[in-house]
Amino acid sequence: MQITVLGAGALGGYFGSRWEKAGADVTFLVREKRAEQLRRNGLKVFSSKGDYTNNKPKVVTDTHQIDHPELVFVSVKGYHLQNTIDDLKILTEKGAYVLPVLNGMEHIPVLQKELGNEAVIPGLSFIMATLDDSGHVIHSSQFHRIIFGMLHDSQKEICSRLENLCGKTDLEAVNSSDSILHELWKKYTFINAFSGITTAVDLPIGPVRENPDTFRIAEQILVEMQRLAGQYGVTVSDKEVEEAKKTLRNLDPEATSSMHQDRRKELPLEVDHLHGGAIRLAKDKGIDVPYLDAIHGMIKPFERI
Ligand SMILES: NC(=O)C1=CN([C@@H]2O[C@H](COP(=O)(O)OP(=O)(O)OC[C@H]3O[C@@H](n4cnc5c(N)ncnc54)[C@H](OP(=O)(O)O)[C@@H]3O)[C@@H](O)[C@H]2O)C=CC1
Ligand SMILES: CC(C)(CO)C(=O)C(=O)O
Repeated sequence: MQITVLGAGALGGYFGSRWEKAGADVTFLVREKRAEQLRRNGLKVFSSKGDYTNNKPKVVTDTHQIDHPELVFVSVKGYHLQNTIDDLKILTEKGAYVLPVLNGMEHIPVLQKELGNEAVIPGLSFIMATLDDSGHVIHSSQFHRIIFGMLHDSQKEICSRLENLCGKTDLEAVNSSDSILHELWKKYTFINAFSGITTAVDLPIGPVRENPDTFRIAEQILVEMQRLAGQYGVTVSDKEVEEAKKTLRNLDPEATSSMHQDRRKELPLEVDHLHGGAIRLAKDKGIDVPYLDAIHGMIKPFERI
């Protein structure tokens, strides 16, 4: 399968490498600085699931150099999405499907409007990964799960080919054709609580849950997000909210969100894309989300966009 990875950061580098190792033809579509780094250092993955090195990853900076794209894996941050639209238009005109794995929800309708509904296959991932100073991927979680699912019949074939490709890796991959919107909302619910609280207090999850008054804020965000999903026709059940709480309670005490890791590194944050997006969606439905409002206000100064 010809896969273009747009956004060779933590997720793009990780999943792109796994698919490449399994035999896919993977091209990293990157900007100049990252291209130089990848040409100089190659791309390595350090992971408890197995290290991987490609000394000469296939790197391009010009979309026109990509001839037969079948699938574009979009793994940029929310604040960079708009800059990718022109490239994505060129690639979809050449026949590619687009699989975004950004956290959040707002990018899905944006991509559907720009590229057409049939081009966009929603996806998400559960993994903890980051880039080191040399641009190599550090995978720090025991999980590396990717979920995707078709919204149109025409996407069925590419989704099952991707499922087969993932089957040749040890990724945990779910082709969730009948419930992908539910999966997206469930993750959005979890991430707004987890990234919100860890980023706001600048602490990993351990000290957050040692303080019930602090942990309660995360719990309340879960409930607000559950209500919001309901307004958009997706049921995140009470049991699923309890499972999200349980996950927060069971994570390694040092575990933290990618947003909090970015705050620690003084990198830009997806505050507007994640929490800001949920607040806009709530406003459109006329519902109050006071805990989201408060956490959004607290993390906004660290956004740096
Ligand atoms: N990291 C994690 O553990 C997880 C992240 N996520 C989500 O996945 C998404 C991606 O996160 P992550 O992989 O951490 O992000 P990273 O910041 O590590 O990677 C994003 C990459 O996108 C590149 N990029 C931005 N704009 C363009 C462009 N126009 N053309 C080509 N490349 C571009 C950046 O390159 P450049 O160097 O040029 O800026 C950067 O390398 C986010 O929405 C995040 O919330 C979800 C689950 C876990
Ligand atoms: C919660 C987690 C680590 C799961 O993948 C995540 O998506 C993030 O921190 O951005």
